[in-house]
Amino acid sequence: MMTKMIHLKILQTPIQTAVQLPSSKSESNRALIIQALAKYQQAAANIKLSNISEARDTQTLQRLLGEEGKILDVLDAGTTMRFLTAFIAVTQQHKILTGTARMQSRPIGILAEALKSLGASIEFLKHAGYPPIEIHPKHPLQGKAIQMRGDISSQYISALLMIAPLLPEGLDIELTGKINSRPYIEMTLQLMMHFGIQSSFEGNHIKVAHQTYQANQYAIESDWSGASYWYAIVALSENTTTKITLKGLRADSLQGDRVIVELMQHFGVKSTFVADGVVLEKVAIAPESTPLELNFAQCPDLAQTVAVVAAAKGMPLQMKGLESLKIKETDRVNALQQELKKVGSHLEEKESQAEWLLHPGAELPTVPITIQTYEDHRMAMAFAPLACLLNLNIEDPEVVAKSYPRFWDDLQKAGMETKVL
Ligand SMILES: O=C(O)C1=C[C@@H](OP(=O)(O)O)[C@@H](O)[C@H](O)C1
Ligand SMILES: C=C(OP(=O)(O)O)C(=O)O
Repeated sequence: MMTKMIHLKILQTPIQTAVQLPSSKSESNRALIIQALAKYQQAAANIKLSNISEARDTQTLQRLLGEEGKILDVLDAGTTMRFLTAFIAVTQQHKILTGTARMQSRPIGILAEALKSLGASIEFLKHAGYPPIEIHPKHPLQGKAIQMRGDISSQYISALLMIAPLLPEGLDIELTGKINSRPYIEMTLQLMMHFGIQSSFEGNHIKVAHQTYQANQYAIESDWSGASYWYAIVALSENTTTKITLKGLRADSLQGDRVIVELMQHFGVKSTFVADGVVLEKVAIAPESTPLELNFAQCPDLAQTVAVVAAAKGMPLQMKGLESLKIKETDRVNALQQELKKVGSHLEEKESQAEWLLHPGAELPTVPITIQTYEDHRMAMAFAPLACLLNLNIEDPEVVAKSYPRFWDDLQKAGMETKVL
């Protein structure tokens, strides 16, 4: 049964705790696909992975990679849907890929068309360009050069890159338009390199020749996107002796969301890397003389965290690069607009639809507020740190399972009361 609501209240200040973060679902899902592709190329290929994420998106992918039935239900997992589509096409299986109602309105046409241009047979079962899709094993994939938009979702590009070494002539992708979420493409290429695959990414061209994945081991790093909520707690805590150690994070991370280190300096969070992670401390900051300008095109999953922190600290923000938020677990721009109103802030979309201005309210509400989460884990986790300043309820708290199932337990261990209502 779904829990309807959780009440959050800080019990203990200053917060001084160490958190074992979940491991990255982005790294895990790439590593699992690469492991399965390596096995397909040579049955004896031995890729050893450790610290695979407990995120539902990763658990779902792991389960579906071993699924013998024809219907693969990815639930609400974007990477799982996109990576499996390319995997099923290249390994010549006959499968139907489907997902939640929201997944059925998240576009996949660009990836499907690219795969079709390589010879795949993919049918849209309900609406053109959207899941559910049926993949038929008609011909082995062929072909070499494709063009693809780089500004809708990098997941299409990562999906194709991982199967590229299996194509008889490899793959040249020319990305058109802006390249968003580029660090995720780089993460894909770096992980492929870890398993022996050479590639080049120059300008808007990515080239991968026909090659064979090589055996190696890989320990998945902790999740930097999940780390962002702890940064927000430090930013919003009123006590300067707040100190949180986040375990399992590396300074030389493959994850682009490590930029939270720099972003949160604006909000008074100092990061110090130690042997097994990073220590966050609260520091005094001088007020900004002009509104901060931040672009989230390369780190879209951090936008909600930062918007909530800026709203709560009364810091106006000029936000760019939010376009892709509209096609994620929910329309995150709309969800933010609705929920930020409850703390007196207004998120204004400029007419260009390419810039958003966050106007914080004069003061935070003194009455309890209840945040809706729109079936989006990041809505729940981005608003939770407000409990440092407000009397707060979060609806449908189970949403966090998508990427960070132990989020509420970790908050409780850190000294936050988490009462299920
Ligand atoms: O490749 C990945 O692991 C991801 C890429 C990003 O999506 P887009 O490329 O669609 O922005 C990000 O938002 C998502 O959470 C994970
Ligand atoms: C957008 C996300 O995931 P996905 O696109 O893989 O569903 C996310 O985790 O914020």
